[in-house]
Amino acid sequence: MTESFPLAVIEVAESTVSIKRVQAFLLNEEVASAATQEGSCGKITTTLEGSNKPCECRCSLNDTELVKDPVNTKISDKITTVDTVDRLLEKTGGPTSKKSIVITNVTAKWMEDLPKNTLTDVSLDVRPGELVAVVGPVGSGKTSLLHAILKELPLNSGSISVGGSVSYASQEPWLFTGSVRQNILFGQPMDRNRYRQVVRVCALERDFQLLPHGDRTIVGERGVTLSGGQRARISLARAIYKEADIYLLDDPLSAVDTRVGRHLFEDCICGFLVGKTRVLVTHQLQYLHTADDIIILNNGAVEAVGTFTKLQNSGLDFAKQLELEVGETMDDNLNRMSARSSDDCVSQCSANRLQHQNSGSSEVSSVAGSIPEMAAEMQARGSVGSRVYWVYFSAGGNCMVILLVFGLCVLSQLAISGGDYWMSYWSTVEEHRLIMSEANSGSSQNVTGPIVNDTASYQDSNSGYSATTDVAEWGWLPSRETCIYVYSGLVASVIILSVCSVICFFTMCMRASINLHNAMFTSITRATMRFFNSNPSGQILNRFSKDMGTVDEIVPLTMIDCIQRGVLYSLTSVPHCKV
Ligand SMILES: Nc1ncnc2c1ncn2[C@@H]1O[C@H](COP(=O)(O)OP(=O)(O)OP(=O)(O)O)[C@@H](O)[C@H]1O
Repeated sequence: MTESFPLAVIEVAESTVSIKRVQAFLLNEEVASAATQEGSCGKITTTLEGSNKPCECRCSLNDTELVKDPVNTKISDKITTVDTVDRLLEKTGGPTSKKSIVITNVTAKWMEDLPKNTLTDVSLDVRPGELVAVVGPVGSGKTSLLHAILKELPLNSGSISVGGSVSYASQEPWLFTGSVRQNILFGQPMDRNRYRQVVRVCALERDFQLLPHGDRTIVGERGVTLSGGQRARISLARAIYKEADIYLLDDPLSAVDTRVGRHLFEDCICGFLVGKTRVLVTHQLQYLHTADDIIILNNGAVEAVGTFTKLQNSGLDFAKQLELEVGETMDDNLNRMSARSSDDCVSQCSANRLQHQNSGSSEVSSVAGSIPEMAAEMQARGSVGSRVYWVYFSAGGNCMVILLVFGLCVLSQLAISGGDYWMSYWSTVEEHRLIMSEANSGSSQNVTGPIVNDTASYQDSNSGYSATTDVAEWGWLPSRETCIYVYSGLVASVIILSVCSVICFFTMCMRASINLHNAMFTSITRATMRFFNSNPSGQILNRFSKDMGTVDEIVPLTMIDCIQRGVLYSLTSVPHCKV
């Protein structure tokens, strides 16, 4: 009870906290659900890139009713402002299945308390197989529009229906720790033919030759070992490797130079993905003339929709803005190209260096010996070395402190064992005292006879208990008061020594934990970037959370238990040794 009850209280408290956390997590707002609808719309499913799990996407009946004549009218046939509901109504007719994406009067913002909407009354439709370019100034809501299509951005009003599975390449390339190949496949089965095509259209062949282990090269956490352009192209390759009906590409051309950008646009977006619905957010306005439709966003609203020629000929201000932006983008590209070329040069130099060290690697590394492995977390097994103990205790204090703490621990255990020993001695003394007093008086019927050969015998007729005592040996017995005083003294010393030893011991352990943590933290803050490149942050966090938790909580308790039991067993084994 005394041992388990406090533990039970701790467990209950911790469980309550955990349950509350899980409850808070489960009560979080759900991502707006889309659905699967069968029927005239066909099967409508949205699948995010990299996820085999379809998230549901429902095309509302209203949307279906809105679209009445999908075949004869194209968005590009006229420049449209934001009254797209009317436009949709004008053009309506066909089933939603004819449209890949239908956005109707969408107003949305990232946070409820924001004064301005991120998207305001946006209405669009994208037909299957179209290449739609989304352009606009920085912060105009292009990425947010894609997030709204992905159901990541909650809608305040309006609806979005998506006809088909979706693959998404984000603006910020995202890579996980693993090989380049794993990053591209992202858990999907290897289709060598498709994989080769993807590698080619994403201009990764040359990179695979430069990388030390080709596509088996470990990219490090978030792709730290790769250049920005390589990260962007691998991210794009992952998005297009996935078979999908709709590809949402968020500015994939911005991180590459003009030559590679043109290759990606022509071979990948217009070549490999031809026939698929593509929504391309871009600042590279030189490619706009190829797009079937251009959507100009400004301040979260659709400013114009149309083909490049229509927009240019419209005579509206935005067309001038478009021309201006094209000019600016060209200049930007030139600047970026020079920056990129130095970046790629650095990356190429380091790759070349690595290649020299690992000559023989190829595009698709098939040589088993050259396949790199992810550095696994190391864990020592077997007995703990004396150096570990020394490092731990020396982190808690100097030799004097350690000796003092251990001395107090031993003394407190000695006092505990002494109390037990004295109690047993005292009960024996009381027994002999009884026999002696009865034998000396000779009045008791329990005394079997007089003292013979210095031996007094005693037998209780009721219980059958019998005992003899050596009068010579037990001639002197400590008085009862003495026994009480000695026992009280031992109990007091047990209390004082136990409290002191526990306080000193846990203070020492706490100082050891703090000093070890600080030493680790100092080392981390002074580590080179190479350390962070080769050690995933998860592993580093593990050292600070789980391992430090063990040092804080489990090591001191286990150690004090070990010391107390060790001293106890040593003391109990001493009499046996003497025998
Ligand atoms: N995840 C988010 N959470 C909160 N606000 C966001 C989030 N993403 C974007 N925003 C806000 O939404 C607005 C539109 O941003 P968005 O990224 O959509 O613009 P953009 O047109 O894609 O810009 P860029 O051309 O720089 O990529 C910005 O004011 C931005 O601060």
